[in-house]
This record gives sequence, structure tokens and C-alpha cells, in this order.
Amino acid sequence: MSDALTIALVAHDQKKDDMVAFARRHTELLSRCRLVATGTTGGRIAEALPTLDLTRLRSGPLGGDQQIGAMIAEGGIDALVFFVDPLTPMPHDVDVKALMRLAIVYDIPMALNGATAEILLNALLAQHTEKAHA
Ligand SMILES: O=C(CO)COP(=O)(O)O
Repeated sequence: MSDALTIALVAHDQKKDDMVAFARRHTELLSRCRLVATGTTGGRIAEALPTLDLTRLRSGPLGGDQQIGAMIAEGGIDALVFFVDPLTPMPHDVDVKALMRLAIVYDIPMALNGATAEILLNALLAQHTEKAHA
């Protein structure tokens, strides 16, 4: 799995069920990737899909978003799926913004809602399959 893609998965509390459902729908592709996730999101995904290769970082409000941002800056993340809750104020809003900002700075494919995440994952799958057959 040395050339496996590394995908970061993050979801705010109101979006965690959606993230688990998303991961379930895409278990086939995700099982061929390395996954990193913020703490609680990662816990929920690992509980539902224990066979995935998933590294849990700190919880978002305790630095998990920043850890993923640092990984992006170091070239360690190929795509970010971040299910954002736009209706709830967050104490770590600055961290959320900083993570999105770094994904933009480093031009990392970033999906912030379910519809875009579906398109992103399908595109990654097509790209990766193409590469594997090149
Ligand atoms: O708060 C988050 C992203 O900003 C997500 O963190 P958790 O996955 O630990 O809930």
C-alpha cells in the first residue's frame, strides 16, 4: 500500500452520522487508502468499519484540525473530506478556518459537504485506477 492515497476525514458532531454513512458507502475505495481522522470522527468510523487503516488524531477542538493542517503542509494528505456544520457556533472556529485555508494554499482536493464528497471520491477512484493501469 506504499502508493496508497492518504485521505483525511473530519466531521462536526451534527454531521458524524453522515460521515459514517459516507464511509460505509465507500468502504471499498477507503480500504485501499490510508485514512487519518480527528479523534471523535475517527472513533465513530473505526467503530463502524474496524478493518479500515485509520489513524486517529486529537479531537478537533483539542488540536486535531491543526494536526491535519500540519500534515497538509508537509505534503502528507491527498484529499480532505470535511463535513462541516454551518449551523452551530464552534469554540475552535479559528482551527476550522485554518485547516480549510491550508487545504486551499496547498491546493488539496477538499469536499465540505456530502454532494461534493461523492464527486471527489469517485474522481479519486477513477484517477487511481487509471494510474494503476498506466
Ligand atoms: O471538531 C472537529 C473538526 O473541526 C472534529 O473533531 P472530532 O472528530 O474530534 O469531533
